[in-house]
Amino acid sequence: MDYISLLNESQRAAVLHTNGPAMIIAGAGSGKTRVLTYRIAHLISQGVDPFNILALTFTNKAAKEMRHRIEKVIGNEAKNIWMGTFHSVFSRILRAEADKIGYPKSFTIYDSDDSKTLIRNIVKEMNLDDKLYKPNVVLGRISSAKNKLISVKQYINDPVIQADDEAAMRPKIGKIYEMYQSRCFRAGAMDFDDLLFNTNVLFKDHPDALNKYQHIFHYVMVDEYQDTNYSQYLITRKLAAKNQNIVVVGDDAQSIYAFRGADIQNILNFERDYPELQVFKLEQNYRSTKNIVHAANSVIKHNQAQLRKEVFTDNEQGPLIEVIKANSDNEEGKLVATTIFEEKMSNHLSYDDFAILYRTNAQSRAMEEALRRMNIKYKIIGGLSFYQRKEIKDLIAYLRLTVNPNDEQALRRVINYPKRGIGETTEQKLFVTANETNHSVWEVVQNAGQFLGNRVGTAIENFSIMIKDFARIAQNSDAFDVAKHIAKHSGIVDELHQDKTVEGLARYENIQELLNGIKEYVDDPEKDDKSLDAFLQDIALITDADTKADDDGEFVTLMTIHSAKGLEFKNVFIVGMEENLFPSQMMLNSRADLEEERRLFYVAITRAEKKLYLTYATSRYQWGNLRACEKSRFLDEIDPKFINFKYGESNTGGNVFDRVLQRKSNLVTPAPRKQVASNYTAPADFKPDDTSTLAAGMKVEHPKFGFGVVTKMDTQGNSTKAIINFDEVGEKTLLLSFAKLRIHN
Ligand SMILES: Nc1ncnc2c1ncn2[C@@H]1O[C@H](COP(=O)(O)OP(=O)(O)OP(=O)(O)O)[C@@H](O)[C@H]1O
Ligand SMILES: [Mg+2]
Repeated sequence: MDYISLLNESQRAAVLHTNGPAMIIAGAGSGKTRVLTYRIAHLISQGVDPFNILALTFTNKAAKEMRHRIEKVIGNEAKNIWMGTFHSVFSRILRAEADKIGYPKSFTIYDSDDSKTLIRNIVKEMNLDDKLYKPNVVLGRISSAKNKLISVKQYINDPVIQADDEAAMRPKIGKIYEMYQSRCFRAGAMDFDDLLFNTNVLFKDHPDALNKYQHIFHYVMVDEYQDTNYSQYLITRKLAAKNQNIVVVGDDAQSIYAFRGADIQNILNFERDYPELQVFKLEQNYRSTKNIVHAANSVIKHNQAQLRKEVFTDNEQGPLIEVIKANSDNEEGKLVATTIFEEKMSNHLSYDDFAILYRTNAQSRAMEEALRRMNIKYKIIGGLSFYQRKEIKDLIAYLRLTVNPNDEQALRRVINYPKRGIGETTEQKLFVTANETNHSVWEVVQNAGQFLGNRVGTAIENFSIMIKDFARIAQNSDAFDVAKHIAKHSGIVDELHQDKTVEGLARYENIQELLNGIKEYVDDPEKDDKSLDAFLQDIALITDADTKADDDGEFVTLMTIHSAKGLEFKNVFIVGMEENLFPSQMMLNSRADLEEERRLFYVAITRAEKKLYLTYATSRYQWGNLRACEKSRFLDEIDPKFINFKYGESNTGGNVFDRVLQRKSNLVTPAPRKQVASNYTAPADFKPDDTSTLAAGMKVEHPKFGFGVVTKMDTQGNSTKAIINFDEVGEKTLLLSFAKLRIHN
């Protein structure tokens, strides 16, 4: 394969530069990753042994893709390149050298759950307040110290760090850090940050090891260099110190990980570290249409802090950027799903050609539900599907238990979450006792004092009283009111609210988003039954629907903008273009933060090859209150000549959504459910009767559906449903505790 002909002049110069340090700082889509890829292929075709090449990427996916491309040029030898993320490559090296730093070769890698459990135990042993010393918060502090290569000793002796911790009322973090490290060490385990930290330790304390790898890696390359942290910077600097054959590529306008310790300063350091440095500039974008490239340029211009560079493209003008306004987040979801469907059908595209990008994970809910309802397969990259997320499963388990206290899976999940001192052994005992005494677990739980003795028995009984209380409320409230009550009184909201880390906040937002979804369900005039029971059945159906993408089938990609870095898609939707959402409310306090947020928007725009859609909703629920949303300032920052405004549903009457649904029903599957309207208007003095004596055959009047006859009564547990055949709207199933009915017998 003649890869040289696949490069423009500047790209070629960068590929052919094989010796000495080089830096390629260039705009999005200008072929930085392509240059790295072909540069590796070129080195190998010039006789460099692939074992002597180290290439570091930001994600495993990126490494896989790069290897695959190189394989196309040079064949199987590509397998021998040292290529991967910093974490994967250096864990491999640490395994080989483990004994030098006192670790077993088969050391365990702790994931963040393992780390948090360990921290929780340490906090407990130290008798510290676990509300203050939240595992996430403590781990966040330790992690950021490690990424700056601050050891336990330095941490404890640094007056600034100590003052910070004192001010945050957490003076013992240094001590926890110390215990955490010694426990990990004793257990032969490293967490993610240790993989980089210990690599630095290895290279610092064992010059022979450093020397060995300096000899192995004749060539070092780093993609997405703008997002490396200090620890990563130092590792690459040490490795390249001997040969000085290091090439880094990046784009300062795409630096979006400052909150994880990435330091844009590394680019400036690089210039200082290598006076011989060759700098290559790539200015031509090959990815996107003119409209997209120019729109992206017009946005990033608003940032003060950036190396000036103008990106151009010879690609076609392309369609204008579509801005779509919706009335609510659910409508936004529907509009996105239907637009994808319509585009796919009319332009013979594949679902693989579409990506939906959002600022926060919680936004995936509305998108996922809309896609599921239209049977469009999708995959979430770098995260779980909304209903698979831990905190959502936790709250749903409470809701399920409220509706059905015999639900053992739900019971197991939440009996001790949030923590109420019911250990695993006790939990086990509950199940054994139930088996032995031939009772249901729920019966044992309600009488735990009698079965299990005092202290823990009381804790369990209190839990059962709480669930019964929830069930009582569920009898007389709609799904939203009871779910909100449960979120609060189960302790989940408090538990998550105290956790101020990025992950903690995401979890809190997810809970809020679940409640928003329930509120929308309750407010939906099409839903007759507003009970918690009905809501749970409704979501069980959507979450069951098999819209998970098969490995080979086509699918729409959903992800946060952060995980979209480096990727490209024909059609991109950036959703939730609203103030306080994007830019995020938390990024409005300083120019630096706002500029990082704007770089994030720049990354998002530049993922699109052909067509870009920006969508926003004019209202969203927040804790059950409908809140008006203002469209994002970022929309106004795009030069309007690249934009076409389009409006969603109700503003215009005949709208995209209806049109598309119409098309869809012509093309495939059954038409969407028709809403049969009733002409009936309830009299002003409508007053519901007591329905406790309602029976099949009775004639009734409903304030919305008008007159009808009860065809069947259905009682299950505490809930009674009436199936009524209405004269005008046909058969409806109503939950008696909510239905307002007048009896005409
Ligand atoms: N000279 C070229 N001729 C044709 N296509 C090219 C050329 N250079 C790059 N491309 C294509 O342009 C697209 C963008 O390239 P690439 O992903 O390497 O850009 P990048 O600078 O790494 O972008 P990002 O900043 O988003 O990571 C890819 O599809 C790539 O194959
Ligand atoms: Mg790239």
